[in-house]
Amino acid sequence: MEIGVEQLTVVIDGRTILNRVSLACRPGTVTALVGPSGAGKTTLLNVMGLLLRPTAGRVRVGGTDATGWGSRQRRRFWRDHAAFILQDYGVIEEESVAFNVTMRASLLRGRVAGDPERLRAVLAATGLEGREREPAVRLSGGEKRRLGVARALYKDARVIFADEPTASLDERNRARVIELLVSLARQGRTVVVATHDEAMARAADSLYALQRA
Ligand SMILES: Nc1ncnc2c1ncn2[C@@H]1O[C@H](COP(=O)(O)OP(=O)(O)OP(=O)(O)O)[C@@H](O)[C@H]1O
Repeated sequence: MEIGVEQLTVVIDGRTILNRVSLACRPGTVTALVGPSGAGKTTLLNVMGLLLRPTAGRVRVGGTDATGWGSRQRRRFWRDHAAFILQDYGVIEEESVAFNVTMRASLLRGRVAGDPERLRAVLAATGLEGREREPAVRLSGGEKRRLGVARALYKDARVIFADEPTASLDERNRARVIELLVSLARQGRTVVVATHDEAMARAADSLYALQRA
């Protein structure tokens, strides 16, 4: 599923954060959004994930103009097609690792649900094996980040939006997360990453450099 923006402008409180940005993120590739702190990487990622409405310009999802989508259409996109790895982790701290990974199924049932085999596989892939029952609050920052990656892997989404997915990780886990994101792209998914990490940027198929406005 291709995610594209055309002539995208975002103005917040009278300040232009993004000015006529156009880019297309294609299935089967990793696109890295790079640039200095405050350049608007997170803002662009949020607009592409339909979390934030642009001031002007268009957002395209799979060739359809999604700029004017209402909450029903956006919710359907988030539910069925998108996975987010967020900078503030986006975990429910009082719930277990297993609950957080299988979030959707577990929220629906009010207890840990989903496919245990798949859960084990994604925890192994993210170095969280054996941690299923631990409350997320007990994880370190880097472990929470990997939990976010595990959740995105578990969801099997067509589009993955990742905001600084390798921040606060040690070398080994950083390499592991980069490899996982690249392999998700190789499976035909669209991966969009906002990053300061040079190794992450080098692993991407295309780079989009933002400047501070
Ligand atoms: N909701 C908001 N209200 C006011 N200003 C905002 C808001 N969201 C973003 N900004 C401003 O927009 C600019 C870009 O922020 P953004 O987080 O997108 O940058 P970034 O490139 O991701 O930065 P970093 O690398 O530090 O995460 C910043 O100057 C920020 O202060």
